[in-house]
Amino acid sequence: MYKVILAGGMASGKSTVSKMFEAAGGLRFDLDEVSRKLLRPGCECTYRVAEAFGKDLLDPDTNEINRRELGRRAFATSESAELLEDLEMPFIREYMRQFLTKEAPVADARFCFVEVPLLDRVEDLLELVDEVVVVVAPLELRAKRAEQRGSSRQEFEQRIAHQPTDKYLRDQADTVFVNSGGLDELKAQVELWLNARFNQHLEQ
Ligand SMILES: CC(C)(COP(=O)(O)OP(=O)(O)OC[C@H]1O[C@@H](n2cnc3c(N)ncnc32)[C@H](O)[C@@H]1O)[C@@H](O)C(=O)NCCC(=O)NCCS
Ligand SMILES: Nc1ncnc2c1ncn2[C@@H]1O[C@H](COP(=O)(O)OP(=O)(O)OP(=O)(O)O)[C@@H](O)[C@H]1O
Repeated sequence: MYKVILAGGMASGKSTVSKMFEAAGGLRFDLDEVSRKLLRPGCECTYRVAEAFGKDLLDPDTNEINRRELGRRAFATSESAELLEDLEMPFIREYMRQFLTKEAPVADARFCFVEVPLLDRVEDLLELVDEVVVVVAPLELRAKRAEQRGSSRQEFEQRIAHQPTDKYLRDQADTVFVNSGGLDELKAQVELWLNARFNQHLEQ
């Protein structure tokens, strides 16, 4: 199984590339999705996070955690952002390792990829993959795309302050997709990549 890490900062275009990879037969594993699973009602991590950031974050009827408010509290200072990561990252890393070493090798797919927002936190796991692909785009454009998707400028700034820079991502990358134009331009880069690796084309 050919294993890929797909990395990029907030609103760079990872999920957009992911959809194209999936359409071409790639098996996806998304670390943001793992963090959503970790914070489901009744999970150990949810309980620990509520202990640390306030039990009022839990809905008294459903035990659902208020993610938006948690995000506000967590990204308010560097210390609180680090605290949230300390609670979630060990689980996230373990799920990623498990996927790459146990699930991916026996999966029925052309290739597999892990969508990673914070590449520096899993740097030691890069040895488990064949290729690192990163998606980059100018910061202003990303801020605009994030805003169109419902994040405020402040939320964008607070999150990217804790994310690796594009320089770091480019230094780690085997392949860089530059998402500074339209979707067709991004698609053309993905097409070239698929073609070179698997002699594969995206369906029109
Ligand atoms: C704080 C939480 C609850 C906010 O949830 P919400 O649904 O509002 O946002 P979502 O998860 O969709 O993320 C929005 C954007 O923030 C980015 N982001 C998430 N966590 C972090 C972080 N610790 N540092 C920087 N950026 C982050 C995401 O990659 C994405 O670009 C959630 O992001 C979370 O649990 N984060 C901590 C887990 C983590 O570090 N995940 C990254 C996986 S490597
Ligand atoms: N080339 C493009 N042209 C126009 N819109 C785009 C382009 N690429 C991505 N977008 C839009 O920008 C937003 C962010 O893209 P996407 O969700 O793929 O980024 P992401 O890196 O997965 O973000 P996050 O990790 O923050 O969830 C989405 O609404 C997406 O539809």
